Amino acid sequence: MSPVYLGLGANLGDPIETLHRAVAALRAAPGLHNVTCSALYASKPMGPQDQPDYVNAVVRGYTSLPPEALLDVVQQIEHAHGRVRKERWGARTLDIDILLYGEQQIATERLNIPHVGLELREFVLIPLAEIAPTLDLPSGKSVKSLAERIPLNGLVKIAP
Ligand SMILES: CC1(C)Nc2nc(N)[nH]c(=O)c2N=C1O
Repeated sequence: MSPVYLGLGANLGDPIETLHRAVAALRAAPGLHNVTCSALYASKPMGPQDQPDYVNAVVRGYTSLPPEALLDVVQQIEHAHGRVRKERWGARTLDIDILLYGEQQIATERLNIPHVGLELREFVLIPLAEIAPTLDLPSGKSVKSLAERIPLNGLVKIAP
């Protein structure tokens, strides 16, 4: 079983309810075990500012699914929550990104793991450090040190 970390984000509809339902769906997903979720965080949009603030969280699970099969599970959950990706960096009902898959470094048509934005996004690093404070990234950097240095940009914890 590999530990996998997923980044959840939503800023349309009822983002808090959406994230709760997405975590419940991940917990029920075949092939994903011992799912743990960070607190929920409110964050300012990265990218175009003419969109609502986001609600973000990070989930850890354990899986024997190959990365592409895990992606299929994640994309099914996104679509079940009306995942409509209009413009590239626009508002969305639900985004689930695979941030980490064990120590693996994967670059295919469908998958880039570790997620490219991982080390630059407070709305990923802070919830990730909350649930995995001793984790080192495949790059060798420690999540804790990255989280201590990243500007918070107004990020606030909104729910345990
Ligand atoms: C549009 C872009 C880059 N901005 C975001 N900004 C925030 N704060 N949270 C996100 O989850 C998020 N997701 C995105 O995809």
